[in-house]
Order: sequence, then structure tokens, then C-alpha cells
Amino acid sequence: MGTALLYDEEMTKYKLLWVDPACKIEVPERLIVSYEALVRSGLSDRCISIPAREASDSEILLVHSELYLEAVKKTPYMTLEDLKEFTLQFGDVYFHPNIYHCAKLASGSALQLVDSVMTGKVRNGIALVRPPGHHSMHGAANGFCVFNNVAIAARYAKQKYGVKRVLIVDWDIHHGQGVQYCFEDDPSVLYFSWHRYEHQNFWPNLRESDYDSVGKESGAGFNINVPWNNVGMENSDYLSVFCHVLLPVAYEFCPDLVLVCAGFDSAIGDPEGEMCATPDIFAHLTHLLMNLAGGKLCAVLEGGYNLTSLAQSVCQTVQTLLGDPLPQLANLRGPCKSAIESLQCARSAHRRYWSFLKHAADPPMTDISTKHVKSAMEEEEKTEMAEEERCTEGKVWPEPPERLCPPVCSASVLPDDVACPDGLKRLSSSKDLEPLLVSKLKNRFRTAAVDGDGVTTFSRLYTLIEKLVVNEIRNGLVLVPDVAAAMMCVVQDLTSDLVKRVLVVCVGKEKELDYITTDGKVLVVQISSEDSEEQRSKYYIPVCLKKGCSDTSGFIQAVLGLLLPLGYEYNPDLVLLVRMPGSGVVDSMWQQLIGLLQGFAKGHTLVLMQVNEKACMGSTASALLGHPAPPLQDLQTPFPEDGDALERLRERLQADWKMLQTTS
Ligand SMILES: NCCCNCCCCCC(O)(O)C(F)(F)F
Ligand SMILES: [Zn+2]
Repeated sequence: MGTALLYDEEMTKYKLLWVDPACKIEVPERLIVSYEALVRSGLSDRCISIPAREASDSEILLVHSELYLEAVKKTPYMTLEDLKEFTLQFGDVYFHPNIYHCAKLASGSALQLVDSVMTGKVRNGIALVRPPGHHSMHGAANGFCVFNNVAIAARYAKQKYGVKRVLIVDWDIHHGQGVQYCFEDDPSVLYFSWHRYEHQNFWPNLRESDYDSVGKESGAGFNINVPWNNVGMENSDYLSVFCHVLLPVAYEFCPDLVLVCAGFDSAIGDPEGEMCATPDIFAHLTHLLMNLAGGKLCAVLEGGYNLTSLAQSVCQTVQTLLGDPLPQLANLRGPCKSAIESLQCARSAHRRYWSFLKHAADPPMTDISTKHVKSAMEEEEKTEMAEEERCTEGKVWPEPPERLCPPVCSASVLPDDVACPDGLKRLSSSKDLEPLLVSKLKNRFRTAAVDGDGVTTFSRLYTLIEKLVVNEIRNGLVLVPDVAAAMMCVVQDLTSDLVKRVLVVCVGKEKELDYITTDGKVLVVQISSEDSEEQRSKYYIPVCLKKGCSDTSGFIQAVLGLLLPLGYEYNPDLVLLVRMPGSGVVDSMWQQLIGLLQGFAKGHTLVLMQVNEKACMGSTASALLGHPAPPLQDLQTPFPEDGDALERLRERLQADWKMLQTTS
């Protein structure tokens, strides 16, 4: 299934008609450059174009009051003076004779997107709209927003499709207070927002935008605010919050639909956000949400005022929605101190509501919410210092790297008598191995692993790896007689200097892992039921689950809170996913793991499985081909000792691995 793209140039036909410094950045060109970038890059042709439509009164009334709607209905007939007068009652927003029409199109586009996804016409999609929506409230326009596009879409999805749980992720740099107010007592809608806050010194300067606004009554726990109290946040900060705050809760919430308030003013160069995250971060943020809700994801444009980073960020988002390989994110240095404080506060505020956050540490000593009363002098200092070093005009960043699709998506190396799963391309040809390597293999293994066809298997395995690293193939599945032997060979004989770092994810117990290198060429993360205290090193990280890999709750926690941050920091060129026989890992979890690992090494994942486990080849192939993983059903409360052990492991490792930091 494809990706929907909604865009209608009618929504560019309104603009600010008078002088208002607060609103001058919200210009029609925002939409034009975004769409034109998609056209120029060829991405729009790969999407399924869905027409915009006007939201009806009843749809708008899902969120807004009749009084407000009737008032807005009058604006097309207002004189310039009346429009100015009308605007005065709201904050940081402007009206125009055509904005009511455009606001209906913006909301209607979001509903069209929900229809396309919920009816299965498309898998996911994006609506390029203006005016934006997440600040508008029941009875008021605010912050360039007239109707709350995403809030209306959430209510619409519940009403029309019986959707039980909606996750709204708001990665715009401003707090979508309109969305928060709409759902704060509603446990069926989980609202997550990060936003520039600076201890309440940043617009909209609301006390309720802080991390301690967790929702009300039955909605308690279903509103997550992560305030950024400094500018200059980077990719590491964003990914840390996803791995340590949003994703654990999102997986526990198990939504039927994901809506994204896709604002790109959180990208580098934006005059509002003044952050430093690069446009390719949105490729990863999108990817990390795509295995939720069976892939049903609707992104709706909110903010974004640097036309260059906006266009690049939109393209990065759409490319991921289309399933293209992800760009590698280099030199992630871990979250900054301020970000750690924010994520620690958000985690501790929510630990009572979410079992996946149960082991979160206490809030930091310097409780950051009370710091907002800054001395005037301090504020003055910051402003002066801030100006010259923070001016966004000076910001430059590299063009995001090309994300080329290899000619072959998924290849397989299988014994001749094993049928190749649909969609996979069997790799039969293989260059002969150097005699030296053959003899090395032979004298290393006395087992049958390397008899006649064993050598063929190994030679095909190496051929597959060669093709992966030159991007001829994206990923691969290999069935071998002895998976432990094969893993050792791959790890030790990876001669290709194109592979500087291999991430080995070992699912299930492996007897000895005595070839652990300490030079950093290999990072082994092993998830199994046993603890191996002795061998721990920076590059060998055993994760013990008391009930073993069949404990999906413990497993997904280890993946989100440990494997993902490690993988991002390590930044491998190849991922080797090894399924030990009898691991007991649940199929949906296995597919989720494969899906999430695609975020590394441009998707170059090599799955090693034992021939006698060929029963799960189908689901492995499906995940390798990029089909969304099935939701993890009815997750039990994780074992306390496992949760505790994971927290302790993280604390022990965070000295070596900065992305594991969750406490300041
Ligand atoms: N320096 C100018 C002050 C501007 N203050 C208002 C900012 C509104 C932000 C709107 C947005 O970006 O959140 C949306 F997504 F809604 F468009
Ligand atoms: Zn914004």
C-alpha cells in the first residue's frame, strides 16, 4: 500500500494584510516550497494524490463551539478594518477574507487523510496544509491556527471508524495547547508534545505546558509534555526523548492510529525554534512511529518557517513514509544536560501511569519548573549573548544525504530444498571462496557446518554481505545449519573494509561469545534468559530477561530503552540479527525488532536463522520487505526485576554510551 499526499494550492491563497511582527513568518511560500521540493525530488509522483475537501460544519463542531464557527463564517465578508478588529480578540493569529475557506480545506485534508488510511486505500500519508491547527481552541483562534486540524481528525477517526486509541505526536517546536485542552481528560487520545519552553519564558508562556501537566481525571497520564528549557537541541536530544519517553509509552498504549502534528520549526535554521536538529532527523522520527498501529500514520503539517529546512524536512518525512532506506545519523553525542533534566522530569511525572516507566528515577534535585523566575539581569545577559551566537541566519547545515533504494530489497540464502519466501530474491550465484578462507573455515569447525553445501552456504553468505555493503541489496535472510558457527564466521571474517562497525543483535542464548572484540568493530547486544556477568565489556552487552525472550514486555523495553539508543550512538554499517534456536521470541515482537533495526546502517540488516526455524521465515521476510509489524497485543506488566536490571544496566553503561543517559 502506498503513501497519500494531500496538497491544494488554494491553501496558499491567503496572507497577512497588515503589519504584525508576530505573524509575518506565516507566509504562503511555506506551502509552495514544501510541495515544489516534493515535485522536484520526484517524491510527489511516488505518492497517491488525494484531493483536499472542505470540512463540514459538523466536523468542525467536533472540536469548536458554534459561537466560534459562526463568528469565523463572517470573516470572508469583512472589510480590512473589520478583519483587524476581529483578529484583536485572539493571540498571534491573523484573519483574511479567504482564510476561513483555507481553514476548512486544511481540516478537510486531514479528514481525507484519515479516510484514506482507515479504509486501507493507503498505508500512511501527509497533508500539506495551512493554516495550521494545534494552537486553536474550542472557542478561539491562536498562533496562526483557526481550526484544530489534528484534534478534529482524532475525534473524526473515533466517531467514524470506532478507533479506540489515537496517539498524537506533536514534534512542532511550539506546544499545541489546543490539542492538550481538547483531550486532557480523554484516555483514548494520548497527546505527546515537546516544545521550546525556557522555563515559561517562550510563547505561549503557559504554566500548563510544563512536564507536570499529565492530563486530568480519567485522562491522567495521557498528556505528555517535554519542555525544552534551552535552545540548540540536537538530534541526540530528540532521539533520546523518543527512546526514553515517547516510545515506551506509545508501545504500552498500543494505538490504533497515529496522528502527527508535523511542525518542522523544530529543525535547524528555524527562527522560532532556534534548535540544531538536522532535517534528516525527521526521517528517523517518522520511522520510529511507523511500526505502531500497524503502520497507520497520518502526518499533518503545522509550523516551519525556514523555507530551506522546512522543504528538506518535508522530503525526509515523505521519503520514510514511502519506505525508502533511512540516512545514517552520524556522531550522536548523547543528550545535553538540559535535555536529560527534561526527559527525567517527564519520565518521573509519568512513572505512576505507565508500567514501562515504572523504574524511572526521581526528578532531578534542581526541579526545573521553579527556575522560570529569572532575574532581569540574567535574562538581559542571555539575550545579548544569545543574539550573536543564536542568530539562525548564520546557521548552515549539510544537504541531507541521498537515500538510494537498492535494486534488490531483500535477498535470501537458503538450502536448495527450502522454498524462498514471497518477495525475497534467492541468491544462488556465489563467487568461490578463497581457498585460504575455506581451509580456515574447515579447521575452525569440525562440524558438518562446512561440508560440501556448507561451503556453498558460506560463500553465498559472504556474497550477500558484499552486495549489502555496496547497496546492491538492502537486507537479507540466511538459513544455516549452525547459526552460532555462522555468526562467528561473519563477525570474524568480515574482511570488507566497507564495514567499519557491525551491530550484532543476538536473540536467545548463545553458548560462548568468546570472540568479542574490544576494538569496537563489533558491538554485540544479546537478549536472552541468562545473565553472563563475567564477559561484560563496552562492546558486549548481555540483557537478561528472567522469563526469556518470550516475555514481550521485557523484550520491547530492552529494545526501546537500550538497543535503539546504543544502535544510534554506535551507528553501524551492518546489522547482524541472529535468532538462536529455541529463543522463544514472539512473532510480532520479532517483526517489530526487524522493523526498528531498519533505522540503522541504511537498512542493511542480515538475519541469520537456523534451518530448523524456517517456519518463521514468512514473517521475517514480511518485516524485511518493509511491511509494518503487527501491534504487540496485550503487553503484560514487565517483570520488576527485569525493569530494575535494565535501569541498572543503563546506569552502568551510560558512562560509555551517552545515549543511554536518562538521569542527570
Ligand atoms: N517571533 C514571533 C512570535 C510568534 N508567536 C506565535 C508562534 C505561533 C507558532 C505556530 C506554530 O508553528 O506552532 C504552528 F504550528 F501552529 F504553525
Ligand atoms: Zn510551531
